[in-house]
Amino acid sequence: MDGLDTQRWERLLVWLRDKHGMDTAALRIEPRTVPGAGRGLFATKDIPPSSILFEIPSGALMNAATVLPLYPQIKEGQLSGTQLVSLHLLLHKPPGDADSLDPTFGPYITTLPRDFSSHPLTWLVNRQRKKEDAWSRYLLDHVPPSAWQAISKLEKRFWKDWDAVAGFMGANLAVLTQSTRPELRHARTIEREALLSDYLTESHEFFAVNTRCIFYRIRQNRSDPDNFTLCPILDFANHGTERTHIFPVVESEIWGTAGQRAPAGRKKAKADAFAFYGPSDITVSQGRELLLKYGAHSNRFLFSEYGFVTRFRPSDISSGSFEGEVDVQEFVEEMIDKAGPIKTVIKFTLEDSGYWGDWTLHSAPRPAHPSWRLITALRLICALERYSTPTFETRTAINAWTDVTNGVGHTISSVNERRWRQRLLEICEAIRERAQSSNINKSQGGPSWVSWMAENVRILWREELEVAEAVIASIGADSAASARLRLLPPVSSLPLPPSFTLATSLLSRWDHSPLPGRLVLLALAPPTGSCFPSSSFLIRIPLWPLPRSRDGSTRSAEHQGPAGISSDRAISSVLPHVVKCGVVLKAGRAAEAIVVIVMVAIVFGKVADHVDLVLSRYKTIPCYLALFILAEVFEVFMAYDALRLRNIIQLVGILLFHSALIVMSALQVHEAHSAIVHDPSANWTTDYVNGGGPGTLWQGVFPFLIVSPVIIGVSWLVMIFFVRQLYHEFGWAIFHVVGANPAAKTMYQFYQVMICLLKFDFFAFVGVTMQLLILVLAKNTAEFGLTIAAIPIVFVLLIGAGLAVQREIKWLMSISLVLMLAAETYFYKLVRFYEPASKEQYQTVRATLTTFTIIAFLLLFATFAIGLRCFADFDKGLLKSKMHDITFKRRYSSSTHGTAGAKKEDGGYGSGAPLGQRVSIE
Ligand SMILES: C[S@@+](CC[C@H](N)C(=O)[O-])C[C@H]1O[C@@H](n2cnc3c(N)ncnc32)[C@H](O)[C@@H]1O
Repeated sequence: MDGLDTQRWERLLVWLRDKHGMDTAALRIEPRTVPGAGRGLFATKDIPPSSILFEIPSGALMNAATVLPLYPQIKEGQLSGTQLVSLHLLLHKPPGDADSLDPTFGPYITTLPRDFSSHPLTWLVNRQRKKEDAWSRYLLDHVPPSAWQAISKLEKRFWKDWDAVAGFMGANLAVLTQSTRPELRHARTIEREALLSDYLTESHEFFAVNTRCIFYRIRQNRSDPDNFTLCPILDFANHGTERTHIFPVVESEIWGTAGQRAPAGRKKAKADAFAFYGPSDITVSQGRELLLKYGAHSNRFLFSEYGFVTRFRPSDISSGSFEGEVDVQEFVEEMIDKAGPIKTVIKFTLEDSGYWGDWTLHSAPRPAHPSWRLITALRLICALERYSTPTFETRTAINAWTDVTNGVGHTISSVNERRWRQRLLEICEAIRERAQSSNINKSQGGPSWVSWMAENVRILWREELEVAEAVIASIGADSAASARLRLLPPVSSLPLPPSFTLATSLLSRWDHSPLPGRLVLLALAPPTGSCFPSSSFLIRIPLWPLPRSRDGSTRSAEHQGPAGISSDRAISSVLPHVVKCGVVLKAGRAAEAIVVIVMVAIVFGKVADHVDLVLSRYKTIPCYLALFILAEVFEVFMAYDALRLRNIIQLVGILLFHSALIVMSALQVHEAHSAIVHDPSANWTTDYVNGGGPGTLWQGVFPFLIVSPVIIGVSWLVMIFFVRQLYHEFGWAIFHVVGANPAAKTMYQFYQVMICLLKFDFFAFVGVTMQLLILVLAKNTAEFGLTIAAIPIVFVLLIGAGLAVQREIKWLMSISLVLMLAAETYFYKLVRFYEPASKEQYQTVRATLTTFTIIAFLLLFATFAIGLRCFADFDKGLLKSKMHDITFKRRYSSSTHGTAGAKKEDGGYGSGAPLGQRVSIE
């Protein structure tokens, strides 16, 4: 039994029974040797569900509460719980393989393991003492740096406790008289190094405490570090990843394991005993090991704290059944170091906000993802690294970052989002490369634990490799793509004329952009010195999804752990779909617009070739062209805008608008027919221009006229599908802005409807005006000039209404509402379409113009009505939420313009503002 024979186990039971009154007769467990894990607890008989496993009387527990009374000279708080228990173990350590003579805990101390030389902490401590052996040197030199860091942290704790214990003993030699070890009891002085070697090599007090203690509430404050105990019998239980067989009752909590109430009808024998029950759902069959899940710990943690790792198969990573984790602290710190003088600001900001350290990658829950803390740190680094000194701009960048960490915003900018993903990819690739080149040799000779430990170290490396690969895969960029990316020259290095500083600044952002974007840019970029077409800057095909998630706002430091993970997971699992929908919607919308405009232009061209379009009967054709160009461009803008704002109401508005387009384009077939065909029976030989028969102009344009409603109709169905996909996700944008209050949500939705209607009003107004200009107004009249001038005026008025409703400016809102009502009278013009005096003028366009005018009238009226409702909602607490994007835009507008220069890193802030409803999805 590895240092524990049957007699010692029996003596432990006798001690528990006779000295502490424990009922040991009913015990159905015993310790047995487990290859590679020392001893473990096993069932000696079948244990039915919900059985009491054992109850350890509180006097038999070894903790600050039971040890302190043994040392009257130690004042409460003078030594920590770990130090007290370590001191006691040191004073009563059994010599060699003998039993401990401690009258209080002797039989228990005797059962503790004696050899901790396989523990990684021993290797490091011995290295410090210049006493390491070849095997531990080899192993220590081969552990992954992240594990090394974890061991170093533990080492600091070790030295701190050791210094306290040794210091106390040196200053209170009288305490030695309490020792059951003759060499200590009679010592007149203590020789620190000898004591240390004793402390380390034989009984490892610190290790015994560290690897065997469990959470046990002895202090008022739950997080008091003294809330732990050593617990006989329980401490034979090994760690199990899958399930726990041992449950403490709730009043005595245990770290990382779910406590439970005593099963019904079962009472603890002693009120103050630390009781443990078996599982409630299964019988633990005889001979089976009872495992205890120490906590949801990473292998790195298990390795550094307990000296073992959980083994796994590669398929466990891909299936998500193994929760691989990699700490990337050193990579992130290296990045910060490379950031130059601004690194101090980055470090301070992260520390100050509680986001320093604990940056990890996770393979589960799937898909593999970075931790929220890591994303947060990378966002800040990417936002600041281009600045050389702290300036106003760095302050605004930090504010934007803080907004994201506080959940006010989702992202800093789309540029920043791409960048941190790129950085993440670089980190993952570096981890992969490093893990691939690790070469730990399994057979080192030496004691039996060496090859077992070498295998543990190898598993740590494999975990790094596979988690990094899983994250690379979930980022969606395979190694080949990123390798190609690196082969491309940095865009900012392209030869550009010096005068193009702004262009250079814009281009420099592409250095971090994904491959397709850079390829597009490179393809568009002329080799030397000439000007870029400005449109080339607008073409972006992002590869990586932007962060959008229904709980992506779970963002503060204290939300790490399970909540943080689920948040991260949501980011990586929900986003790609949303982004795909957004990209397809935008791309599809743009493609449809191009096709429809081309169709209409063909009709226009064909008709214009044969008739004089100035004639009023043909004016429907230029009207049709102008209207559809306007409508398509407007709708594309609205679609991009809705996706950027994550405004589902605007998307639904677009669907309605699109259905109106179907009607308009269908009406156009009829209107074009009445404009062109005057002799339906004539064919091309008799009347090519006015005929309706075979070969005529009408037959030539008819297919093109038909294509438009068909394409618009089909694209409408496709849009409905994608808008539905986005509906649920975008609902969360409102949630992020106004919170969970349903009343606030309704008010905010009315506000969104209002803003959306104002945009449609503008289109309707321009549409009607344009048709009137083409149809009836002579260019040289004053009315023509006034009608044109009305367009910017109405634009300003509508913006004024938007500002009024957003900023809750009452006087402006009142004026806007009055003007809206007054503007309704403008639609008296409808009468003119039908008046005998003027109806001739409108004949060929009457149907579309009437439809258009009525819709515009209704839209404006709806805007007025919703405006009243929004007005009623003023001063009800929504202002802050509505103002988010305004404040943000204002805050960042300075970085979108102004002097060119690479320092304006996130000049894209303006276009991808991070706040709830202002996030780009491109
Ligand atoms: C609380 S003790 C468990 C009993 C211990 N095995 C013994 O022999 O006394 C914790 C220690 O057991 C070992 N251990 C626990 N679970 C293990 C596992 N799943 N694989 C390998 N070793 C394990 C580690 O050495 C750890 O530090």
